[in-house]
Amino acid sequence: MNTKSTPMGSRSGVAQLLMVSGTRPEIIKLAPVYHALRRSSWARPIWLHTGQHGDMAAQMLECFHIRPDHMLRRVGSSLLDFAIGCRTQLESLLAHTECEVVIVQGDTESAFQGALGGFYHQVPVVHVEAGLRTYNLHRPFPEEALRQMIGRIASLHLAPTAGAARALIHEGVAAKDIAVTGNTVVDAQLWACEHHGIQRQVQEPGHILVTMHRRENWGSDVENICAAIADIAREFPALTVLFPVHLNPVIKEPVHRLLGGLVNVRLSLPLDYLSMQQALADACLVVTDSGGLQEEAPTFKVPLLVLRDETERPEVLEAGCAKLVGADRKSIVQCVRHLLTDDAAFRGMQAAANPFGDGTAAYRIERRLYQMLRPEGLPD
Ligand SMILES: CC(=O)N[C@@H]1[C@@H](OP(=O)(O)OP(=O)(O)OC[C@H]2O[C@@H](n3ccc(=O)[nH]c3=O)[C@H](O)[C@@H]2O)O[C@H](CO)[C@@H](O)[C@@H]1O
Repeated sequence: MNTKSTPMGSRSGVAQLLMVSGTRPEIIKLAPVYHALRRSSWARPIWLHTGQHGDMAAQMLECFHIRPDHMLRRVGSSLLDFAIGCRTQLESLLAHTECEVVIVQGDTESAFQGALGGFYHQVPVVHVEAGLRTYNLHRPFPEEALRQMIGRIASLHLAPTAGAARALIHEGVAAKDIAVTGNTVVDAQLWACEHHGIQRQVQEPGHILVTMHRRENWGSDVENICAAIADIAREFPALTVLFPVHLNPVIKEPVHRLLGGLVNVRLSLPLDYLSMQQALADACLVVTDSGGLQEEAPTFKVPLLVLRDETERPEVLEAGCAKLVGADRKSIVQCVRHLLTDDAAFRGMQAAANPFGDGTAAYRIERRLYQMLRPEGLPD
């Protein structure tokens, strides 16, 4: 236990919780937890942004009304330089910051560095979205390894689904250190729907929404996927393909080269969060390698084709609202054609309910943290 942060006598007062974010999805998924903690009387969340993502992160912080207490400076452009710079800056910050836990989310380098920092300072690590697994260390790379390593050093594992909790139990994590909370991504969506009026605004059929950024698809797979999207755009000229393109040049260059000239393909910059939710609500189909979009599409009952060979989110497959199509040009085209021309198949893939949560995950997390940090309750 961190003695500088938890002096005897202060444990019944307001708890300081350090929340570490670095990328777009981490901000989206931690924002509901941050606000739930801020609303509580017992906790003070301290938000630290590692700088892993720049502009895309700034957009999300603004959207969710988060002003970071600490902003680290991103060093270098490689993951290695970033990791070293992040760890070094975290080290001095943790030496001077009082906190009772370090909260990290998911499977990014930022989450791993935050967890390591907490671990070395003997501050308990809380892992949000714990227990997602493919058990293939190379897919997704490096995220599968990062989340498994975070899982080894975390003290509290907040699993989004019962399946994720089972994976943790199977790995030897004690049941008392796991809570099934649902995924906070659904909380964020419901907030967007309620406070920003996100709902379907177009008549049938809507556009095909495409995103792609995962490292496993870099190289020839990106080219194959683009070729498939081009085939689909030519075969269905009345349909629009909306493709917000990731800023990484490894993606941006081939996407613009292979799809830039097609009239019914709209290539855009990454969308801000609310525009992305609107784009999801208005879609007829989502084709993506994103983890977050697999969790979000079912909220709007939009069928999903996953550009991966495996998913750490088997719940979308079990619920019948997604299919794995990998990066093979032919099978992507065949699957899209099937869904666009067979009404029964399309309707069969519209989710009955989102298998990842009901919008109460952040509340459950706040309650579980209270139980962990203030087991005797607060003084009257
Ligand atoms: C291996 C893996 O699956 N890892 C995941 C990974 O993230 P990801 O694959 O989900 O990453 P992205 O696709 O970048 O983000 C998605 C979010 O961004 C929104 N979005 C997207 C495009 C855009 O133009 N505008 C937007 O607003 C979108 O609606 C959604 O909410 O890291 C997370 C953090 O640790 C993990 O939780 C998660 O397991």
